[in-house]
Amino acid sequence: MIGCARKVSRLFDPQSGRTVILPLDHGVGEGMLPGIENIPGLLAMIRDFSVQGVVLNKGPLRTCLSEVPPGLQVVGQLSGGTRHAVPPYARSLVCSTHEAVRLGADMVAVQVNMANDLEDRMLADLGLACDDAHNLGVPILAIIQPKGDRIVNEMDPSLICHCIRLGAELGADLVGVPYSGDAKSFSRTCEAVSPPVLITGGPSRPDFPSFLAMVGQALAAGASGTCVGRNVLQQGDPREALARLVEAVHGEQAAQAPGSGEATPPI
Ligand SMILES: O=C[C@H](O)COP(=O)(O)O
Repeated sequence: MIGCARKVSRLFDPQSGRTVILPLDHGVGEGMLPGIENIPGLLAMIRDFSVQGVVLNKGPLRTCLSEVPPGLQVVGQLSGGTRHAVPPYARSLVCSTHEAVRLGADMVAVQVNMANDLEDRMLADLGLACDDAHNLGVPILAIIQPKGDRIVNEMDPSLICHCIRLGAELGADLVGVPYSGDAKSFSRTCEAVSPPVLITGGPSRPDFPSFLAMVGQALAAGASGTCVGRNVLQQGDPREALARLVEAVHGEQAAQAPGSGEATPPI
């Protein structure tokens, strides 16, 4: 598994030791989501920033790979589900690890919504995808959140800690979860598991400064970076928002570093 660890390390900026991953995979779930319609345009925009990875579905993987800045890691999204599904938290495997790798992905991602009536299938999908990814020597990012009819508080710290632990227990190389806001339980869990923990964003919030403050608190509590899309790309000025997110994650000098996407030395 040392090969996977080396590939995971390419996702982290050598100076800050953190990562900014930009998901561009919303078209399956949301259709023509404002701010995320033009994937080639967004891939061109991120050349100017210290972004370490992008998440793409298999269609854009096939058609847009040549436009991904050199040095960026490409994460193939294996899960899909639309907001019109019944129930809307359903996710299925819609791409195999083999196909994502064949199309050029450096690693893969699976989404799991836990604590609901479809949990058994989504867990089975995650377990299978972890096995397939590791059989092919590629890392896997598990994006896990509590979501379902019986969930009272999706940010319940014990549920978020459970999501982190769940991803680690099933063998994910990276785990993405929402930040619970409870630094003590979050940091204890980050310390207890082997995979780096990334913060996911969710639907765009109106108050970007408070979103950035949340990211800062999560990083201070042990998060290793972000996997945030809508909260950046749906801001009035996405370039400015991305610059500020990069600054929050990597520090001021990296906020706007032309060509920095190409500077990450491959291992
Ligand atoms: O694959 C990851 C998700 O699409 C995250 O994106 P988001 O930050 O817009 O929730």
